[in-house]
Amino acid sequence: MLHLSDDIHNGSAAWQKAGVTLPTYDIEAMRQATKHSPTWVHFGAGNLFRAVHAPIAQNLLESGATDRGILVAESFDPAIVDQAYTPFDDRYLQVILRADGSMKTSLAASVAGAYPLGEDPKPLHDLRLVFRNPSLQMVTTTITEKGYALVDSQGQPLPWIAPEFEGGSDKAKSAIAVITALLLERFKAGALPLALVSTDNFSRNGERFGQAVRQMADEWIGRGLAEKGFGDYLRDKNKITFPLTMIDRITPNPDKEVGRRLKALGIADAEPFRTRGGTAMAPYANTEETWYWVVEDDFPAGRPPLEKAGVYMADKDTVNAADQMKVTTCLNPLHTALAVFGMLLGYPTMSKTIADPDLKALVTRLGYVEGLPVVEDPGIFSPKEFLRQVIEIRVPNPGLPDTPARICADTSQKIPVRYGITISKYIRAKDLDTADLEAIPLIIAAWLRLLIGSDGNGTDDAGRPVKLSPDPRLEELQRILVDIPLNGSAKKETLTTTIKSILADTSIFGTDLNATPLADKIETFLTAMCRGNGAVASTLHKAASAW
Ligand SMILES: NC(=O)c1ccc[n+]([C@@H]2O[C@H](COP(=O)([O-])OP(=O)(O)OC[C@H]3O[C@@H](n4cnc5c(N)ncnc54)[C@H](O)[C@@H]3O)[C@@H](O)[C@H]2O)c1
Ligand SMILES: O=P(O)(O)OC[C@@H](O)[C@@H](O)[C@H](O)[C@H](O)CO
Repeated sequence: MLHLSDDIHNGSAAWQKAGVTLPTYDIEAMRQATKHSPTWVHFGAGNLFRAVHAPIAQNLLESGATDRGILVAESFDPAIVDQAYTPFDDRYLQVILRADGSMKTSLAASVAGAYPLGEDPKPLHDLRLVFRNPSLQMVTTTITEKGYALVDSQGQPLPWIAPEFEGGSDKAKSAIAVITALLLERFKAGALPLALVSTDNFSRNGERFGQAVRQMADEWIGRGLAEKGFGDYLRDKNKITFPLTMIDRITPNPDKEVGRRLKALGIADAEPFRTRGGTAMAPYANTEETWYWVVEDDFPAGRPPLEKAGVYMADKDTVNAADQMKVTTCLNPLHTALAVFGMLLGYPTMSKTIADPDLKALVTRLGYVEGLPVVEDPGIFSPKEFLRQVIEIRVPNPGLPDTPARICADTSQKIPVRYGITISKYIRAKDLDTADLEAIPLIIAAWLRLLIGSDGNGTDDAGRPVKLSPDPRLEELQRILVDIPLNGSAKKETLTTTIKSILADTSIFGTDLNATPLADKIETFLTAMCRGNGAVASTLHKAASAW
């Protein structure tokens, strides 16, 4: 059986027989060069990093455009490194799943070192030295939307952030605090330049990343735990930048069936698992063929030649338009709509959700009718064609084992971006009427309907408990919704009072929906969806038939 830590330079025949493309660059030389003069550090060692960032570095190494790999750090779940990197010599298999059911598999070795930032202080110590090195050019992140939050909706520090505000860099544990502590190290090493590049899924991600880092630093400066010059350094655009980005590649959690197919090819390292910290990992990462990464070209310390690997380097406005197109109208809102209904209607995969004609009609309306009018054309690709590919090719890909449950994680955090921005654009636009929105209120009603239940279980359309994906607002929302009856006895007037506080929550919707025509529509749809088993499907069908 083949192992990822095999000597692949001298034993390639068996790998080739298994259909796995191997790196041809000298892995040891790459590691030495990266150790001596690192250019790229990534935070968040999860699956998207393995689907996009590490393959880009591998591509640049293969073409000779660089001789350096990536150093990857993990602060939230250091067990990812212990369980999914170290045992496999930091290598993994990148598996592209095509619609015809075939797989394209390559062994990726572009990770030059992995840093689990947990109890053991050594990895952080080593990373400090990396940040003191003038060669470092950029830090990328995939730490989820939640990873950037420092305060709650009242402006109070989150419980795990408060000790970091109080204690300064010595107490840094969260990704933002660790990155700020490492920037402090870089400041002390001569105020060296660096680009910090968020590649998480939300609009103006770089701006939010910058705000979070500066807020952390200001807390330290205010308490005398860092000098004032550090704050100036973080605000000096010749030194530190936070470019905007759009990143796109549908990357499901590692799938068991993919592991089984790899094993059948003779590959021993092919078992998916949950890490001790709960992340779904495997010695492989499965993803789709299509990918986009659009990056604002603002790198004060220089950068790897990313464009040579297919990355779009662009100005701020272009990136912002591309990102708004993807995350607020043409992909992620469709994903959430299908995933929420998928949970309610019992569809096991995303490709099965969009095979339902009513759900396809829902996302067609959501994308073309409600989304496209507020989209600004980024110029580098057509929003209409992007949308067509999402609806006709990418989500329906039967080879891609993506699940509604993955996409439903943290829905409360995603709604402001996925629907809130479109709602606010309708409210502001003179030539658009919020009252014309139909798909968005239907989806919000479906989300509330799904949450009715208790203890982390919602209720599906057959009246069965369904395990809900993790969400920081889940407990609080379920407490409000728990008494809504699902047997048809719910009265719209009572329900209106029950959900008023949720619809008023601007941290979820970006707007007080009670002040818009959407509240009445959400209440009407939700009342209809509570009329017994099958009421979700019939409400959806009735709406879809009218479009
Ligand atoms: N998977 C995709 O299809 C996809 C595509 C585009 C963008 N993204 C973005 O990438 C992010 C990660 O996706 P993934 O597929 O790697 O997920 P994953 O579950 O494989 O990994 C999640 C990563 O985020 C880290 N993380 C989770 N919560 C955190 C927190 N509170 N603070 C700091 N780090 C935290 C984890 O430790 C892990 O490194 C998504 O949230 C999204 O913003 C994902
Ligand atoms: O990654 P999240 O949790 O922000 O969102 C779930 C999916 O919608 C998302 O991962 C998409 O697959 C991705 O945005 C496609 O590029």
